[in-house]
Amino acid sequence: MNKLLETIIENNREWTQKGKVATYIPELSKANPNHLGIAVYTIDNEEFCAGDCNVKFTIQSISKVIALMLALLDNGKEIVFSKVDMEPTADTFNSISSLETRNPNKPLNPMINSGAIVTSSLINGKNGSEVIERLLKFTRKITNNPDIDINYNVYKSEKETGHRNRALAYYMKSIGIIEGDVEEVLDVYFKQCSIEATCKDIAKIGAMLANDGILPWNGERVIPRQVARIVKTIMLTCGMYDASGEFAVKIGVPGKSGVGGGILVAVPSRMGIGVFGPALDSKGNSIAGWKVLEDISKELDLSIL
Ligand SMILES: NC(=O)CC[C@H](N)C(=O)O
Repeated sequence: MNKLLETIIENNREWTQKGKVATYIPELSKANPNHLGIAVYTIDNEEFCAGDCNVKFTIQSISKVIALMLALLDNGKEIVFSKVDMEPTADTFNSISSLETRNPNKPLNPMINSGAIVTSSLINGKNGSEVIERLLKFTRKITNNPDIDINYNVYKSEKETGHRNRALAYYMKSIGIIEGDVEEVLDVYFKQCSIEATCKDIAKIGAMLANDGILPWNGERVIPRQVARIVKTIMLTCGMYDASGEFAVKIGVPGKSGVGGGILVAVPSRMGIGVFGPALDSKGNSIAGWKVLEDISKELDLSIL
């Protein structure tokens, strides 16, 4: 398997030249666009990797999966989906437009910025620091990595320039979707996006989801099967923003991308995959990471559809 992964990485390296690293969060523009890595973690506890699989990156929107799990655990699905819908979108990940015009008047899904700010606001904790501590603790558990932490330079950069996210959050406060202190909710959101991880960490999160909520390395159940099922379904239909349909056709598994260049994949009953390549396509998905996933999906017949 390592050999296969190495071949796939080498075959797709040229794609890194065709994308651009995110610059709208200034700190992300420092990423090396040539990086490309993959890690696979099977539900039988085997780990494989190739390329730049030990390079840390900020998980960005991949954190939306983690926030959704905690929001569901803390509130149940009725409350969560009363505040954020479960429908795919053809708009960009940070779109404002449908928030006001759509009926029902709530974000389309938890995988775009507006929806994720809502799920972050639903995580229990007496203040923002307690919420982010819970998010970090949970992330360390599902990656089996006690060193997972926030990249504070990226966090500061996001906080200073996150005007669009601020606009989304204040609008949602005005219509009663967000309760509590908006700045505190945003602070949690900026921090969760700035959590750093490697492909290997991401692959383990995928493996836990692939394994219906049980950590493959110690048999511990961290989320109920039903929560894992909801999260994978939302990833499949909404995880790549306005490219989710194409991802389902070409790769055919639940996935979630982030503008840091990571993509988290859960192949039900088989494996988790983490890929990383910070050069992005026009929709904010890792351009070479996507190609790597297309190849591995074909090679290992991963599509669930
Ligand atoms: N697509 C993403 O990864 C977006 C996350 C990023 N922190 C933002 O809010 O814009």
